[in-house]
Amino acid sequence: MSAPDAVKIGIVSISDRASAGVYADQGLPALQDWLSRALLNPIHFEPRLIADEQSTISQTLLELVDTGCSLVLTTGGTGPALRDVTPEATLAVADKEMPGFGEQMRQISLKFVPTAILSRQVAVIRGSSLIINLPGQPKAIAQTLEGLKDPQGQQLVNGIFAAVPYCIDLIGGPYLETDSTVCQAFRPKSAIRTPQA
Ligand SMILES: Nc1ncnc2c1ncn2[C@@H]1O[C@H](COP(=O)(O)OP(=O)(O)OP(=O)(O)O)[C@@H](O)[C@H]1O
Ligand SMILES: Nc1nc2c(c(=O)[nH]1)N[C@H]1C(S)=C(S)[C@@H](COP(=O)(O)O)O[C@H]1N2
Repeated sequence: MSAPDAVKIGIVSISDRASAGVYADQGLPALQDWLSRALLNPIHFEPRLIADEQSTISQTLLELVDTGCSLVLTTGGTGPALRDVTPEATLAVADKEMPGFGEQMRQISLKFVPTAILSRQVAVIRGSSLIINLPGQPKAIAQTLEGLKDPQGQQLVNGIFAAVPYCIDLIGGPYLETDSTVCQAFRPKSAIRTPQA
């Protein structure tokens, strides 16, 4: 079997208070922990902790795309508060919008909290990078990426990450492989790479 492709992933925590040191940031550790458990590929993380400033967020996303991140996950700043501008900053750097990710995240999150409808999270493609907004609550990161399982581990609602590897195939990125006990990635049969001797 050939070794899995290496992948560069940008992780961006967007929080006025965590970036100012008012509380310890839990967004970057939660993103890094979940991705390290879910992916079999060697990952190079590009972490950023920034305030809720639209221009800073857009600039950070552009820098991460330019540096070769195939995937960029943000957390925070998706709600209705005046300072919440992550979706606007993300749409400002988009080549294409991918509405299915936001729709599915709100569906998943509604199984956990009724206020899920307050999250305006979006996902976009820029060049060969997929950028996805996640809500700011640290526990929402695993919930939206992984979905909801019953106590036996049976998937009740698909998390959004199941669709991420194939999306990255389609934009010319590395072939992502997942640990199916954390996240069962879905690809059409014709897109599944046959193991090489
Ligand atoms: N990066 C983070 N690290 C730890 N906890 C966070 C983080 N971001 C959000 N939270 C927690 O989730 C709650 C809701 O997140 P939200 O993004 O709405 O924060 P906020 O009120 O906009 O403030 P801030 O931008 O200063 O984090 C916060 O009150 C906080 O308890
Ligand atoms: N899975 C999940 N989604 C969630 C939440 C949560 O606790 N868990 N919080 C909601 C709330 S209260 C808000 S205001 C919005 C936006 O949060 P953000 O501004 O931190 O991104 O996400 C929503 N989505």
